[in-house]
Amino acid sequence: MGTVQKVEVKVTDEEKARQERIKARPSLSEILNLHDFEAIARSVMQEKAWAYYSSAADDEITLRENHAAYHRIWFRPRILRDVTNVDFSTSILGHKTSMPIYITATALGKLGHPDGELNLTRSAAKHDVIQMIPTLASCSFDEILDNAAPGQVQFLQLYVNKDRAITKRLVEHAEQRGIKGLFITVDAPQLGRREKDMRMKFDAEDPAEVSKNDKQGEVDRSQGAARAISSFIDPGLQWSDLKWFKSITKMPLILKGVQCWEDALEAYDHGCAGVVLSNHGGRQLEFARSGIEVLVEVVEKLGEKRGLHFPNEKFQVFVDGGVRRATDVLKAIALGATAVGIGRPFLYAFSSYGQEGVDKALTILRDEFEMNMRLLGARNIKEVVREMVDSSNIHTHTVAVPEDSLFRLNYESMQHARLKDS
Ligand SMILES: Cc1cc2c(cc1C)[n+](S(=O)(=O)[O-])c1c(=O)[nH]c(=O)nc-1n2C[C@H](O)[C@H](O)[C@H](O)COP(=O)(O)O
Repeated sequence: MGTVQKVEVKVTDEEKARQERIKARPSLSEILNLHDFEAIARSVMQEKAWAYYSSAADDEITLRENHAAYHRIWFRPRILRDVTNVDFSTSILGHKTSMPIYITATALGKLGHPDGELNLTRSAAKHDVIQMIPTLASCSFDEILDNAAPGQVQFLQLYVNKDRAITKRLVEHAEQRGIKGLFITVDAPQLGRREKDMRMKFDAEDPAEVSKNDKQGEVDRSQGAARAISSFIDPGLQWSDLKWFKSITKMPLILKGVQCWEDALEAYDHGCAGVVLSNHGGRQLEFARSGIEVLVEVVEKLGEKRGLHFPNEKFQVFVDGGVRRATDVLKAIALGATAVGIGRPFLYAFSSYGQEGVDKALTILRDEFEMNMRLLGARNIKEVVREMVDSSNIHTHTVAVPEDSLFRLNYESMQHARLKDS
């Protein structure tokens, strides 16, 4: 039976040092937004864990553009609509969720906290949001499922293995265990060059333990975690493989990492249940556009070419990347997304405060949704519509906007090569 690759990350002495630093963190009541978690995580996390989570490809331009793109979209709020009660619950692939977000797949949860992805599983159940389980989880697939609440909705993110028999076993096992959606990652035929990560030597016990069944072959630990765990990914994946996927599973297929309207149209024509417009959090192709910018063109072009209206039940469009506020999510919803994936903020939340941190992050988002829906003049998600945003600037990548200091303060600028003893 295939399993999600389990990466044993040994609990090192550094972990004890981390516990020491954690004692100095502020109480959760002082954490007001998702940026705060990033600031605390940066000071308490082990260096290589921080490097892995925070890093992105090449000069990290796309990483920063993901967030900056939301600053080119402005609201057109409506007034006098009796917003005493607002309801921001919705559904994703037919499954109820308390907010139009999901916890997206991010690998190696145990780099940040000994309980790894279980922090996300438990908090997702408590707050009624959906968790997307990564192929490269530190916790094993069954351990994550065994810790889920009865009836908890979870998706699986899949890196397709060169050895299709391994992928088949994993997909069939996931379906048997009740996974409700298969998100096939299509933007990573090879993992990007994340130089902050590459500067670290990835010394997890044995990344070849990434899966009990997978033969990893040579594991190159000299270039950080990403290189060490990704040699199994098949760069040969192509559109014709979707037919094979449909022959081995009934789960809805969603392509994660679509970056232009042409491929979204292909995905629709190939009978996918949806796409995630994403550049992998800036960790893959540098200068790929943000998911939110691609969303604008996908909605326009699929409307033109196939008469589709968004949000669309039959072909759901998601975005992720750079989302740090409920207002970012509401902009995506107004522009036609069904929901938004959030990655790093939840990693930083549990790396700093364990599950309680994730609980707090979801509570902050819930409070932000409640306030911003009122101020927008929307009583429910259906009323968050296209006319409520001005995205006319989305494709102009050089606009002066008030500085986003919290994000900038958290951002750790790149270091280039240095002389040995300097
Ligand atoms: C931050 C992060 C993201 C990863 C991620 C690991 C980390 C630490 N990993 S990675 O090791 O291969 O790059 C995955 C992964 O396993 N599979 C995947 O589909 N996306 C992966 N992503 C991308 C993720 O699913 C979202 O696209 C991205 O995190 C969204 O951006 P924000 O972090 O800004 O929310």
